[in-house]
Amino acid sequence: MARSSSSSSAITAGTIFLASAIYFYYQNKKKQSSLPPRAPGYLPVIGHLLQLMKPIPIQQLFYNWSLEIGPIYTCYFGSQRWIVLNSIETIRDLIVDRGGVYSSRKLPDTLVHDFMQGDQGGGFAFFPYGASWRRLRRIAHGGLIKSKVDEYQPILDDRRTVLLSHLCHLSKEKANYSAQGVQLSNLVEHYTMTSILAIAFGDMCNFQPGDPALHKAFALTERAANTMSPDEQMREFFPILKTLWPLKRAKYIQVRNDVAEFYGGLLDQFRANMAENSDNVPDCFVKEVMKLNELTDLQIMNFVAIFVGAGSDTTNSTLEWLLAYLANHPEVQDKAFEEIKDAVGLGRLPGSQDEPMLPYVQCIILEVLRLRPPAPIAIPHATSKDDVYKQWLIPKDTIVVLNLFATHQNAERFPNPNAFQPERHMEFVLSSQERTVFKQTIEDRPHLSFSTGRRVCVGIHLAERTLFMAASMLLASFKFENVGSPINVDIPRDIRATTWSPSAYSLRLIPRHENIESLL
Ligand code: HEM
Repeated sequence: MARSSSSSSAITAGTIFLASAIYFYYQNKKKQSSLPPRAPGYLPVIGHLLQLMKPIPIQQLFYNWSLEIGPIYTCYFGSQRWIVLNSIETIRDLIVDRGGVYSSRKLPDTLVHDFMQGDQGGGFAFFPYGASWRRLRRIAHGGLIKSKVDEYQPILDDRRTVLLSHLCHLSKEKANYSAQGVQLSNLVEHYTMTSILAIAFGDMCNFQPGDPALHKAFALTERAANTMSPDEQMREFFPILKTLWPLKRAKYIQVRNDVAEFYGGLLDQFRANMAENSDNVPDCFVKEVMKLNELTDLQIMNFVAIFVGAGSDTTNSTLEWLLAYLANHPEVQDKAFEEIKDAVGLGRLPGSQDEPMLPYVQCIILEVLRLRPPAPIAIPHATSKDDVYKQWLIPKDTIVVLNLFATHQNAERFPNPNAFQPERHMEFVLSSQERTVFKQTIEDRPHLSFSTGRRVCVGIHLAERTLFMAASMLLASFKFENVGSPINVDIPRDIRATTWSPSAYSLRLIPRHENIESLL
């Protein structure tokens, strides 16, 4: 009896699934005539889902399609329709010039409501375009503008010194002088994670590697990212699944409670430090937003959780790619070292004030961001109303994806686009220094890795400073040598990840001179 009732519910479920699949198929077919062209490899019902199984990163797949059918096209994942933009022109026309229409979001409920608690929660990175997003974004922007990052500079100086000290120890390990070499990824990850936590809460977050609090921060960030796991995506692609297999919301609520416990604990400690002697608490983001008195504790905690989520993996992967490209290009390292030696000398590390005197170091960072944009398809945008672009109708609530990676592959703008050639940005760097007003068109920029338009990365100044501080110290202090054949920079560690990093690699760290430890 039990068996027959379960088989009849399976038949009912199957029928509903099929009926809804057929419905979406005909809906899509009807609309397709007015939408941008359809990407190759479409199948009824599942759309382009099978294409995602190909063993290449999604940004490469999207770029390959753009070579076949042009810079803007439509693809389908189940019932979800995505319009993908692959060129500077389409991104400028829609994301910049029509920002009022193309700056919304349409992300899974699990992320927006269960995990981030919607409007109350402060997770503005996931908010649709509108008043709530604007208010919170303004507050975040106010605490992360360039002049604020200048105020937080002592925190970054300290974090960098700690990284250098760890590298000095590592360089003395036996493995560093053997065929085995050493891996730097943990130390780089420690630098980026503690930099963001310390920018948020000040020096009370100067956790040492191995500190359980740090492990917790990493684990929570990973669990938070999993609120958008492939299972979750499937529910978005086939909404009928939400009815057939209702979600175990408890899982998401548990992540949110654990985030609240961890960041709430830090916030309590921060308040206690402020009450004891606020002058002893260094300038940092939370101190800044508390002065405004506009955010609830929940919003402050979620701001920090978002900064860690959006800022740690991205900065980390940029530094991992940077080290890989440097190890493969000793001539680039030598040129940068000579620049630093001439402009700054070897008696101290380059500081942020030295940046204008180190254009080649700047070019190296720009070239890594161009070749390996850490978030290659950004965070998906969505339209907030119907729009007509050229001959196409782009309906309200369509997901619009910016393929930043593709814009960096344009051979007219970047001849030999896959080659690591930092000097290609020299003209841009030198001319930016001459400009008194920071005004660039989207076409002038050496890369779009921080995206553009109203949703442009709000942490851009902090990210650029964190990268410059690390890169200039690394180049001034060490030579990075391959342990055998060049590091493979073509195969990322995880092709399905939303931020991509190189596969694990080892190298050798050779101190540039005898006085490095005196810089600590
Ligand atoms: C190399 C480092 C970084 C890169 C390449 C990067 C890149 C990006 C990209 C591509 C987006 C999506 C923009 C869009 O939707 O069009 C984004 C959004 C965002 N980023 Fe970053 N990011 C970096 C570091 C940071 C840091 C350090 C923080 C904070 C401290 C941060 C905070 C955010 C936030 C909050 C958003 C959402 C903005 C919104 O929806 O209004 N990012 N970032």
